Amino acid sequence: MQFLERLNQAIRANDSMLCIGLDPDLERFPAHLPRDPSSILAFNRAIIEATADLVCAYKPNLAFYLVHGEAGLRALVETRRLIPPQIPVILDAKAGDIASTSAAYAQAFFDRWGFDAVTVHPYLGEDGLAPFLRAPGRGVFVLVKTSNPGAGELQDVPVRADGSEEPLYLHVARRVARWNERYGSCGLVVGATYPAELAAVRRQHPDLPILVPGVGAQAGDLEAAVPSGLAGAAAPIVVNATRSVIYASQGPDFAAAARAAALALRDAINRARPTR
Ligand SMILES: O=C(O)c1cc(=O)[nH]c(=O)n1[C@@H]1O[C@H](COP(=O)(O)O)[C@@H](O)[C@H]1O
Repeated sequence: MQFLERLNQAIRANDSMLCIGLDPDLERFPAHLPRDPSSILAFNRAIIEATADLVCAYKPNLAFYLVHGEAGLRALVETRRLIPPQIPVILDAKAGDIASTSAAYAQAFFDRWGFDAVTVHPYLGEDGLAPFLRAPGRGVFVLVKTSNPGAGELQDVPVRADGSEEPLYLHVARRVARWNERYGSCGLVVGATYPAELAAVRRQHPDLPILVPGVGAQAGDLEAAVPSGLAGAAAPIVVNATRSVIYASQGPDFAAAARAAALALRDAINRARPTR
């Protein structure tokens, strides 16, 4: 089954376009857990068990596991196994290299570790992403307009293509749509911190799923982002929140607090949806 189909099934099953990021940061862990990589799995398990009926996806970020070396990688792999099979897991790796190297990444992320989708950057072009794009049944979310304050430094630079001028991020989105015609596995990444740009991307590309990070800790405007991402859309948005959910409390009640934060966010996303 195609990734988008599985994502849509999870959205329908939990009535949710919320994705929870799993970015373990020992400094922010509940006070009763040892500040040690051996706590990561117990922490993630508690968060997953408390929220699995409220999300359409989880998104672990590779960096937060790599920082702990072998113990971190073990925790990542075991975390992936903990997640119920009907919920897609997006590995946030922001990968992208020459084809032979991307092939090794794709094999690791998809075949060895069993992730359902990955985030990538587009800078090397189609041949660099092809090993991800052609992996059967997997999803590939390409960075288009990122959520960070300096996103525009490169992404807003005007480019001339086909006789007209547009910012680079719209050009990238157009290119991803073309790749999607060939491979059928693409999604876009647009930060909730840029709702006008999200609306512009969505107007051009009603059929592509869009991963929307940046609500919560990065203060993206949920009420603006959700309608921007869904107006006229035939494909979903996946709204990611990480720190605002998983670190909602540092007390022994952390999992219940994460559930409460996830529930509030899921419902806020649903209220902001233009059509149900
Ligand atoms: O690819 C991503 O997920 C991503 C793209 C982007 O433009 N901005 C962004 O914040 N992210 C990731 O989404 C997560 C956001 O975390 P919070 O800011 O804690 O919700 C982090 O893992 C980021 O690396």
